[in-house]
Amino acid sequence: MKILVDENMPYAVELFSRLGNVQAVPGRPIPQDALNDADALMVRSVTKVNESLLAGKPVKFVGTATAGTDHVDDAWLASAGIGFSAAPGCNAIAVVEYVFSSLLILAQRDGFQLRDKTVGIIGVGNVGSRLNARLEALGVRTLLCDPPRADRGDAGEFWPLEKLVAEADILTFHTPLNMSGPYATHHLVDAGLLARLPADRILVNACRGEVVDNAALLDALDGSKKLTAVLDVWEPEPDLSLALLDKVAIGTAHIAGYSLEGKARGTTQVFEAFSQFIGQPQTVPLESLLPAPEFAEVTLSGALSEPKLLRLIHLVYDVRRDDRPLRRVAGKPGEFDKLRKFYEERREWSSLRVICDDAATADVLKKLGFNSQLG
Ligand SMILES: NC(=O)c1ccc[n+]([C@@H]2O[C@H](COP(=O)([O-])OP(=O)(O)OC[C@H]3O[C@@H](n4cnc5c(N)ncnc54)[C@H](O)[C@@H]3O)[C@@H](O)[C@H]2O)c1
Ligand SMILES: O=C(O)[C@H](O)[C@H](O)COP(=O)(O)O
Repeated sequence: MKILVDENMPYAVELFSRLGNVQAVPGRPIPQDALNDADALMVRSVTKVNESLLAGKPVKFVGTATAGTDHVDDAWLASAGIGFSAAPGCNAIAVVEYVFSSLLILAQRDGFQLRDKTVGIIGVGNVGSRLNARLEALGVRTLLCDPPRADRGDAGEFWPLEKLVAEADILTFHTPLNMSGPYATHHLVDAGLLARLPADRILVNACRGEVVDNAALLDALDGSKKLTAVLDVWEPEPDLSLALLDKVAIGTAHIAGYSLEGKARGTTQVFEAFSQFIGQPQTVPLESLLPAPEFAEVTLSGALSEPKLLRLIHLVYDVRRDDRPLRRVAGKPGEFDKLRKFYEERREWSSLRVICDDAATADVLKKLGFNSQLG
């Protein structure tokens, strides 16, 4: 059995070799001839998986080591009898930590406290619900918008997007890209919404570039009303608008989910799904794959202020390390994907043991996802 895996999937060669012969290939573009004798294909979001890629090929199963699935025509896969699995939630923690780093940097730059702001979360799934829990642990007021969940009658208080537009100081988007239907999200942020947005708002997009009309956002950032934008995703990728990059406060190359843990979970989730599909079910504990973190333990004295939290989280991950290189290389062919392919190892907050002398601090840090303890 031949299994094609995207070369940007850590641990994939090692794991899938347990099940067959593995070939690692680039995902954008995927070499067509490698598909001619492939039984299974493991991709990331840069590979469009559809009839034109796979018709007439022997591929029986497709796995995507990603949360988003808008690059996969799953209806066609089902009609062609091809098995499919994604990796829901694999990198949700990484995205939350990206958003926290970004917001605390802006708080420091603009002289505000996050806990004095209202954060509107649009899309309250794996990312949005974890973000909400961590913001609540910090005492930040949140407003949630998730029409599909509201319509299903899920527990919780869900609001229409317009209430968030009117009341939230920060709007952060974590929806799938839905091109049509009752819950369409394509250009959910358009010129009209940007015009209704009061001054001095922060807008974060770490879901899919097309959820925000990038031309309209550039116009808004060029206008007289103060607006701050953080963009991890662009319309289009990899050829983002250099003018827009110049105007955003933080801009990165679609790496919000790129913690080592997040990418490894993506690989193990599709590995487990595929091993099940072929009748050889196997589970892989994440700890069996991950190396020891660079910084494993710190001690923290006293109560937790936001500036102290900023310094602590930036021992693990500071989003500015990803903003600078994008500004350096944007516009040069191939460089966006190169930043993603040669991504410097990044860990999640849980990799850091924090020994605290203050019980309340230890408690909040635990709720935020650190491995904290009173010592
Ligand atoms: N930048 C990155 O690296 C990165 C990483 C992970 C995920 N993502 C993107 O972020 C998206 C969200 O990730 P997730 O893991 O939380 O996905 P998820 O599927 O767990 O959650 C998405 C939520 O959005 C809600 N939703 C759907 N349509 C909506 C609408 N019109 N308005 C408001 N809410 C709506 C859904 O009901 C669901 O609760 C993914 O689909 C993916 O495209 C990006
Ligand atoms: O949907 C996702 O999971 C993310 O957008 C994904 O991690 C992006 O990374 P890529 O798959 O493009 O490497």
